[in-house]
Amino acid sequence: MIAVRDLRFAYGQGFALTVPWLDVAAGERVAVVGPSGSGKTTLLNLVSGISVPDTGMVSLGGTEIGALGDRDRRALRAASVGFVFQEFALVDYLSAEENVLYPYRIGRGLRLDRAARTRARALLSEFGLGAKTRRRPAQLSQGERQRVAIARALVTQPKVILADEATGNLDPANKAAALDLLFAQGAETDAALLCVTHDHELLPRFDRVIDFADLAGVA
Ligand SMILES: Nc1ncnc2c1ncn2[C@@H]1O[C@H](COP(=O)(O)OP(=O)(O)OP(=O)(O)O)[C@@H](O)[C@H]1O
Repeated sequence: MIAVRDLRFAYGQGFALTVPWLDVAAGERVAVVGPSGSGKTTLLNLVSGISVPDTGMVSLGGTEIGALGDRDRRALRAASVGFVFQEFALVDYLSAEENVLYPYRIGRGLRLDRAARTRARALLSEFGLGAKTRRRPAQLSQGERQRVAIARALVTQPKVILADEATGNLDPANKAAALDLLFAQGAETDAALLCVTHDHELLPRFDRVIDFADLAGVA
């Protein structure tokens, strides 16, 4: 589902990431670990098409995202990728439910229909937020905001789920529960799951662990 080949990406004259090879199959659950600043978030941005490689290739389901124009890349991302951002990136003035449905506001080709609304509410309920769907992010705890961000990444039933420290702000029970939900939703849609984490106790639950120190090099 995810294929990366001979990727190189640099922030101007600054940090440069190289990834010779990375594959994540449909249904596979892969953890990414590595030191702070080693480029894990940069990799997720490249896999999602938020950034485009300087050289090399990233493809999702056989579509090379670097070959697409901005509009098509955004459309592919909206349709195929669920992204749990490290800082959540929730919209302050929208309720929890409206935040979960946000991909439908911006995703060309995604239809905000009754099924999507039902899915959003079901996800929030499963996350223990059924009574807080109308609250704004500022009226939620850090852990609750994180669960809204996870629900938003899952609502479109994406084929690729990228999570940047999705369990970072949760207590141990909620960490396990959040991962259960990510895994359950991923299994339902046979999604490829790439999860950056510093929670080493969660690693045995993944099919595979990529240590960023082995995967990438600083050019
Ligand atoms: N927009 C940017 N412009 C310039 N440099 C950047 C930018 N974003 C990140 N960097 C640099 O790129 C490097 C990799 O950052 P990245 O966020 O990918 O690391 P990370 O492994 O995800 O770190 P952490 O575990 O702390 O989240 C860092 O040295 C960072 O300072």
